[in-house]
Amino acid sequence: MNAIAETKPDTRQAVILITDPLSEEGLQPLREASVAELQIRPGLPHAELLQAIKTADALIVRSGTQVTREVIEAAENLKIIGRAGVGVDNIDLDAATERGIIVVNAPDGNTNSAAEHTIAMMTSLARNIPQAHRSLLEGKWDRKAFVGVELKDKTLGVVGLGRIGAEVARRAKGQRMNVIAFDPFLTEERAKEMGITAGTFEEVIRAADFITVHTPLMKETRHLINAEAFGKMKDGVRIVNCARGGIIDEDALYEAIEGGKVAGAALDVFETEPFTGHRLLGLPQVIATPHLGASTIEAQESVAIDVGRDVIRFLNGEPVKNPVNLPSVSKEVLAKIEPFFDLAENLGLFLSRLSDKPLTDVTVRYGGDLADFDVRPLTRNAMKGLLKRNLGTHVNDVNAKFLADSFHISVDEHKSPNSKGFQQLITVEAKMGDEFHRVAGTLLNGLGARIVKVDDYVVDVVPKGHLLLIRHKDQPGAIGRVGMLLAEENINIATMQVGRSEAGGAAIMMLTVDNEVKPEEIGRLLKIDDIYAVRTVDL
Ligand SMILES: NC(=O)c1ccc[n+]([C@@H]2O[C@H](COP(=O)([O-])OP(=O)(O)OC[C@H]3O[C@@H](n4cnc5c(N)ncnc54)[C@H](O)[C@@H]3O)[C@@H](O)[C@H]2O)c1
Ligand SMILES: O=C(O)CC[C@@H](O)C(=O)O
Repeated sequence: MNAIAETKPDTRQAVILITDPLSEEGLQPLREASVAELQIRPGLPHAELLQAIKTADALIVRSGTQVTREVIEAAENLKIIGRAGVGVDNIDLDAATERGIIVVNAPDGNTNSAAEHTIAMMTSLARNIPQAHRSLLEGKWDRKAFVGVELKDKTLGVVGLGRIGAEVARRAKGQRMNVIAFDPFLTEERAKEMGITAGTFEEVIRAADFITVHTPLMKETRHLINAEAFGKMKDGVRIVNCARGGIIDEDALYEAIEGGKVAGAALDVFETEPFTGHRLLGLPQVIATPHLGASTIEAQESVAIDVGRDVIRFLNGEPVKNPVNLPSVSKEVLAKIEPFFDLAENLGLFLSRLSDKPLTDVTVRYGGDLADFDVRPLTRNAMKGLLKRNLGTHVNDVNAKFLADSFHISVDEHKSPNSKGFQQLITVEAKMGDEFHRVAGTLLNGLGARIVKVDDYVVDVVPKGHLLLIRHKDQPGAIGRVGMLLAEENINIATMQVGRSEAGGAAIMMLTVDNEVKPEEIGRLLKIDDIYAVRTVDL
């Protein structure tokens, strides 16, 4: 999956701060790319992190660093946060998005390791392996205390059948377990294909002998497995959590084990980490590892390489592969829509210049071929252009939507096969106070971008350089007077278009000129009879 990273930092000055241990092999691409200075400072105390982040352009973390709003707000140059792993619950995504900071992760590199760890934990739990090992180390030869249960023919309930959940389900089938899973995206067809049963959350937790959770930790999944859920489970159920602490309510789990409902739990992740000295760890039915799901040589190398490459891509101004806070589109779709990115932004910027009144409603229409694709990245670019007039470089494609929402600007997207004779057409429309304006543009084969409509006037203008839009009354001499005045000011006209609603009616002139038109020159133009408005746009 791909999306475009838009902000292009000055690569000569980029600083990449790494605050969790990353595999040495994984760091290699970052070292080789030499796009930036690497500051490798794992385990940085909070106060030092707040200092170090000030000058960083990029931050790379695993799950150890808490990238809180405080950390993000202390950053002065930060443009990208890379998570070497899947879960981004240690990163304040809202704060990053608000500041226009892109967050990328490495979603695939540790799937296998996490799935293998889950199976290892489930097997160890079933056969009391850690407890038996400890007993043996204590000099005991106790074969009665550690009688376990088989996995074969037991039902495994999988909650969250994403990358890891699905791998766990496949492996459990290999153990000849029956698998029942709940995931909001799980269809009957996919379940059938995988040889498992799809159920509701309740059906899964009621049916299972073992339950393993593989959802992200979010508002909706916090304490998903709580006292009420334990109440619905089979007596003697065993619980595995190699996803995120917090999905299971630890106090409720403690009570459920103490009360005999739950026969045991295997935990790799905890509500607060590091997790030491907790009463759960004192229960003989609980086995635990210190967040080791992704801790294999292979996974660490892979996630570090993946996230490092994305950070390098970003620093080189290239599309990133795994954005978390941007809509991501497939490589194929990106190839189709990427050529329109600049056009969409320029249409937005041009439109923003057509009125000084506040922008309230925006509609971006896509006609022709473009209607077949996911065009959300284009809409973000159009919004970026529209907001740039007032927000300058503060707006980028990461925060364009957030900023639009925070200014109560509604943004709609429409698609239609009709493209008014062009192969593709983008039209950006906006309500600005009591005015309504629209600008449309296209890419002409071999000729590049064109603005083809401004309000109701058909034009043919290259969206580049210094543009001048003059609204006037259609009458003889208007064009000549404008030409004369610009000549007096030594402003050379490169191209000129005129359009009118009807003879003698409202008309526009669209000019591209070789130098910037200054406010005093605009003032002089406005003094010409029958010129109502002069707008400049520098693209
Ligand atoms: N222990 C570790 O070291 C380790 C390593 C890697 C990943 N993880 C964690 O494992 C979890 C899964 O990772 P993944 O790569 O499979 O993620 P994923 O995004 O591929 O899958 C998550 C799945 O959960 C589903 N889901 C969301 N809400 C749900 C709900 N309320 N009920 C049921 N399903 C729901 C989603 O539809 C999705 O299919 C994450 O929490 C991740 O942080 C832990
Ligand atoms: O950084 C780690 O080792 C843990 C990673 C894991 O929890 C993840 O979500 O990818």
